[in-house]
This record gives sequence, structure tokens and C-alpha cells, in this order.
Amino acid sequence: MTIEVRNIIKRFGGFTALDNVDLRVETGELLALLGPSGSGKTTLLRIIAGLDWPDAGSVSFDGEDALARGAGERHVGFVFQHYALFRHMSVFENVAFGLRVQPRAIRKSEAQIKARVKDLLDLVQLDWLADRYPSQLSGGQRQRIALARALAIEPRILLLDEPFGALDAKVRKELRKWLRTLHEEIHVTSIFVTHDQEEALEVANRVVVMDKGKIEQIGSPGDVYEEPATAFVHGFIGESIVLPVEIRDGRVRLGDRELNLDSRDARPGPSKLFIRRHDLAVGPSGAGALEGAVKHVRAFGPTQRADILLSAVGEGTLIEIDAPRDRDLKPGDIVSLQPRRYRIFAEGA
Ligand SMILES: Nc1ncnc2c1ncn2[C@@H]1O[C@H](COP(=O)(O)OP(=O)(O)OP(=O)(O)O)[C@@H](O)[C@H]1O
Repeated sequence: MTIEVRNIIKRFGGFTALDNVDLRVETGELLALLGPSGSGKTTLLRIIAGLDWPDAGSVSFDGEDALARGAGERHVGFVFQHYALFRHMSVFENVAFGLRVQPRAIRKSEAQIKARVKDLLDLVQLDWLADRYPSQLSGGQRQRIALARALAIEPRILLLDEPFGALDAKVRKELRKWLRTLHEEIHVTSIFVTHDQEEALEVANRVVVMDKGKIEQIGSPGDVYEEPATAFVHGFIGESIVLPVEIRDGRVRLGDRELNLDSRDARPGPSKLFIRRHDLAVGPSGAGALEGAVKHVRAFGPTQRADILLSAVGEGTLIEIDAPRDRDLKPGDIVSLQPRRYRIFAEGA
């Protein structure tokens, strides 16, 4: 089932929560909507689900107008962060619920319901919990059961809103892998909302980066990480050092220092230089584009993290870099930093 969202505008009073959003989701995709709090992810998901209505624009499923149908008629399954299971029902009954309330004409027999619930519990690998009650489950188990329940009605589309948001970091990581594997098995067109970039990049086959009700970039996890389209995407994904620079006469200037960087593609004027923390090579003084004094070093694992006070910028800017452990860094050292990769975006781009 494809989903096509066109020119969606959604306002709450005078506030525009979605500002002309266009998106196409292909059959069988697992797409992540990624953005900071308030960027409009949940609003977009609710409109696709039929829980909310846009002020303008269209939504179609396989070319058919979805806005003409209510939530109950769209065959969409949901899993929300706090979509509590029914407390007074066993796990089995929770998963069976959607099947039991289907219209009589299409309702399955009791034997078919039992078989389907068993299959779904097998799918989420929790068949051994069928007789338990939600209060007897861990948070991660509850969300897997919520997913089994959402899948019970054989939805054409699966919508997940921060499904692992309330879980601790370790369980979240396990469930990410689990969800990806599960999706490879069931292939339902799915949209997954998260504000966690690692989660989006790890789980989804395409990522939609949103900010302030607009889509900033749509691409594969590799694309949005390696080729961020805007300053916002660069700043939001991965850990970047951002320096205020000026492009003048084809040169990049940081404070009173001219940096030896290629600025062919950069527009003249005030700009921002983005460098990922691990993309700065540390060398002896005088050998790189930037220079600074090591202030503090923390070593762990294969890398060391160092605070460096750059000498070029007014009274100095402190940046944090990651360097391999074999490079001996000590507080007080004067070092040069050469970006292996970097991007320059004009101010406001
Ligand atoms: N019913 C509502 N009435 C008024 N404003 C709303 C309503 N629902 C959402 N908003 C506003 O619309 C904007 C987008 O909200 P939305 O929940 O879609 O963001 P989000 O990206 O999902 O954020 P989060 O990650 O915090 O859930 C927010 O500024 C929010 O305050």
C-alpha cells in the first residue's frame, strides 16, 4: 500500500503545525519521521491515521482518497508510546480484541481467532505470555504485545509513534533490531515517529527529517548523514562542531584568521562551517586549517575526547573533538586541526 501526502497544511489557531508537507511512502517501506519536539511528526501521523484532519491538502492510499474515510475505515494499525493495553484483559484477549469487535459479516470464528492470536504472539516471540496480564509484563514486552494487537486486524498500514520512547536505553536498542527484523518478515508499509536520530538511522530504510512543520530532507540513512541538505539537518544528525565563518572573495574566514578550506560552492556572506567531531585530524602546530590549545582530555574506549580552545575566534571558542588514542594529547599542547570533511551553509540556509 502506498501513501501519498500532498500539500498538507494544519493549523492550530494561529499556529501552523504542518506547512505544505509532501510525502510519498512506497509499499513495504519502513519510514522514519525524525525531528525535534514540536516539529509536527505526530500531527502528520495522526492525519494519516484519520485521527485528525488537515486544513488543506490530500492524503491517498494506493491512489484512493483516504480523507474521505474515518479512522475505522482506513485499516491502519497503531502503536503509541503510552497506548496502554487493556489492564483487565489477558495478553491473549488484548491481541484478540480487534478481531472480536469486527463487524459480524467479516468476523472470524473463535477457532480462527485463536489461531491468529497464536500466530501473532509467535511473531512477536511472546507466545509464552498469553495468559499474563499487562501489569505482569515488562515495558518492552508490553510494546511488543501492543504491536501484535495492532497487527491483528491485518492493517494495510502500520503507524508507530515513539513506540519505544518510554523504555530504557538498552531495551530500546534491542527492540530497534527486533522491529527491523519483524518488518522484514511482515513488510507492511510502516511509518515510525521518533526524535532519536540513532533510532531512525538504525531502523528505517528512509528517513524524513522535519523541523517547524516542514520537511527538511528525505533520504536513506546514509544520505541524511553523509549529505545533509540543510544546516538544520547537519546540526540535528550526528555530532557536529559549528563555527561562524564569513565567505569573502572566495575565502573562508573565522574571526581574523583565513582558513585554508575550499569554499567554491559557498555563497559569499556570513555562514556556518559544520564539521563532524570525528572528522578533524589532529596534527602538530601550524599544519592545519584551525589551531588551538588542548584544555582537557578524557580517554575511553578506542578514542579520546578533547576540549580545544580555538585561537582564531575573538576571545576563543571551545570545541570538543574525538581523536584516536594513539595520538598523545595533553592539556596545554598547541595543536592544529584539519577537517577531513566539512560543509559550509550560508546563514539562514
Ligand atoms: N491539539 C493541538 N492544539 C494546539 N496545538 C497543537 C495541538 N497538537 C499539536 N499542537 C502543536 O503543534 C506542534 C506540532 O506538534 P506535534 O505533536 O505534531 O509535534 P512532534 O514533532 O510530534 O513533537 P513531539 O516529539 O514532542 O511529540 C507543536 O507545537 C504542538 O504544540
